[in-house]
Amino acid sequence: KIMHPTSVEGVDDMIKLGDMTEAGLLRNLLLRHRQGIIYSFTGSVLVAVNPYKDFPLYTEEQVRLYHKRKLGELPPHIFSIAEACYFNMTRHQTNQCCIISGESGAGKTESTKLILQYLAAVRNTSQRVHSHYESCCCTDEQQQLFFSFCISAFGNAKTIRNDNSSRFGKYLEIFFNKDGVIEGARVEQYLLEKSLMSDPWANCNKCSCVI
Ligand SMILES: Nc1ncnc2c1ncn2[C@@H]1O[C@H](COP(=O)(O)OP(=O)(O)OP(=O)(O)O)[C@@H](O)[C@H]1O
Repeated sequence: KIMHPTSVEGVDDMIKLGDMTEAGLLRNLLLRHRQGIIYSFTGSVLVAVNPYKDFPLYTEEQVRLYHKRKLGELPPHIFSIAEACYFNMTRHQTNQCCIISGESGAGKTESTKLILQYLAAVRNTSQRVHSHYESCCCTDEQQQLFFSFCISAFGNAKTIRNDNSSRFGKYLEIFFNKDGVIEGARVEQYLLEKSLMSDPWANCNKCSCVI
């Protein structure tokens, strides 16, 4: 069968693929990954391929670029998802939910941090966190980073698949004030299952003990 032209060149939104099969989707992701493009859309769903190396994709300039731009207006990016959530929340004054899923090592924790980075940076980053944090001199972004470190320190461990693997799922709530500035956060753990703790992938590298 002759390959559909969209599968030869690759598309940024996989809804446009003429060959909408698993092989077609994987080929598209592979083509883009080879070009150093790690993000693709499937409609309003963002597919991220872990590059396992740093790309200069998450600068302040990128934050400014994606701010106030509709989903699909610019190339696929984790910031476009964060912007869509932020825009819908401020515009409609309703809670937004973002689900990040994937196998161990896929990049869920990193993606969560990038969304938090965007949400903190999209407002004036030099703005100090107010109310009960008034005595703190950290910016939203610094507090968010510190928060990520604390969570990792308690809930992560090295596994064969991922040096910094989360040992439980997290339901993270970010609270904003009426001006769209982050006021606080709450994290709830879930999926603290036996299967996660006794997963053979979770055996430590040096001996066979279960982490
Ligand atoms: N966007 C990215 N750019 C560069 N490297 C990345 C990116 N996303 C993930 N990585 C790399 O992949 C590693 C694993 O990612 P991460 O810890 O986010 O996976 P995870 O899906 O949360 O895994 P687990 O389910 O085991 O906790 C990171 O430590 C980082 O080195």
